Amino acid sequence: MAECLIPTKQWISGHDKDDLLLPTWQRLVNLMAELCDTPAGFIVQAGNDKYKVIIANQSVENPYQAEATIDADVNIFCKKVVEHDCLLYVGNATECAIWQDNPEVSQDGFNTYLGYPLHWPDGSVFGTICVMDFRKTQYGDKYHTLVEHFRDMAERELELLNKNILLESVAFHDHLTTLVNRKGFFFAAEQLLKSAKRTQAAICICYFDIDNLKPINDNYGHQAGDLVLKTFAESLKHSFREVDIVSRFGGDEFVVMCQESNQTFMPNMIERLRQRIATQSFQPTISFSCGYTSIAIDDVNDMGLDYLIKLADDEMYKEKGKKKQ
Ligand SMILES: Nc1nc2c(ncn2[C@@H]2O[C@H](COP(=O)(O)OP(=O)(O)OP(=O)(O)O)[C@@H](O)[C@H]2O)c(=O)[nH]1
Repeated sequence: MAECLIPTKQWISGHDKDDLLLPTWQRLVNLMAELCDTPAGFIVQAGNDKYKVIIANQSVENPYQAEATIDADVNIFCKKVVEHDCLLYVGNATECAIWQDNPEVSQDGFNTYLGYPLHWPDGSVFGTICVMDFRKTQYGDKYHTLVEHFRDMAERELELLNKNILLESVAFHDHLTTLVNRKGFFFAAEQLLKSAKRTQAAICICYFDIDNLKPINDNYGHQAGDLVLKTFAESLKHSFREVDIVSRFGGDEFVVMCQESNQTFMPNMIERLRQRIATQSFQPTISFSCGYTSIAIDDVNDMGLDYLIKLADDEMYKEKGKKKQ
């Protein structure tokens, strides 16, 4: 079983990548209902205290639409499937005593239910995929196999989404420090610029370069150099806010981008970082050079992100140059 990178405690509709999944699921459910000749077909997600229709086939006869929810303590068919993690077929619900308090039967008039459990990539139960009919039925193997195949296809789509998230995470992150890498920085920067545009906040970019990493590697070994990089990355992450973009740009260079709340914001942050690093009893001692540039959000597009990073890099080199004099 694969590790599930999709948050399983949240509704899948509303995930920022749900557009990679829901349109395909919609086509699957439409086709499943059509092939089974039923007025209603669904993918339902089980939440902590509610069940939610994620996909409903597009038919005028179907009383439920996507996003409809029902409390988890109501005796609906899907609840049984989820609780037992096993298929359920009911061909004549009105004549079964256990379904008399099921509103799908007593209020909506459904008589038939065929549902299979649908699983997250880690094997835990996501919810169900099912068809429902107002008629009494006697489904044979053909119907069971059909819905089971659609379940397998729906699960494969979830696995694909999971792999997509994994690949993106690998492509956008630096393995050693777990910070976003250069690619991840530019991806996240786009989002940050959008939110800064709304608030009209100024943007600040700060370029950091660790001093003397080469002699540290040469004298203490590459592992010590790695530890310096990891320790610096941790300190950097903890000095800035969660919403700021803290990236390892490459080698011993790090770039931070944030919305600046006031003129003293960045000098204060850098000072805080220096203090944090100074208090660490770490050998070899870590020191760094840095430079930053601040700019009004409306000027960012004119100047371009690359140019702003270069300005911050130039400032960093000035500081490094002074240390070497
Ligand atoms: N241990 C370790 N070293 C790395 C890594 N990435 C880059 N380096 C080393 O970092 C060093 C960077 O060298 P320079 O850019 O010359 O910088 P420096 O020695 O820090 O010197 P100044 O920047 O001038 O202070 C090189 O020796 C790289 O091999 C890494 O992932 N781990």
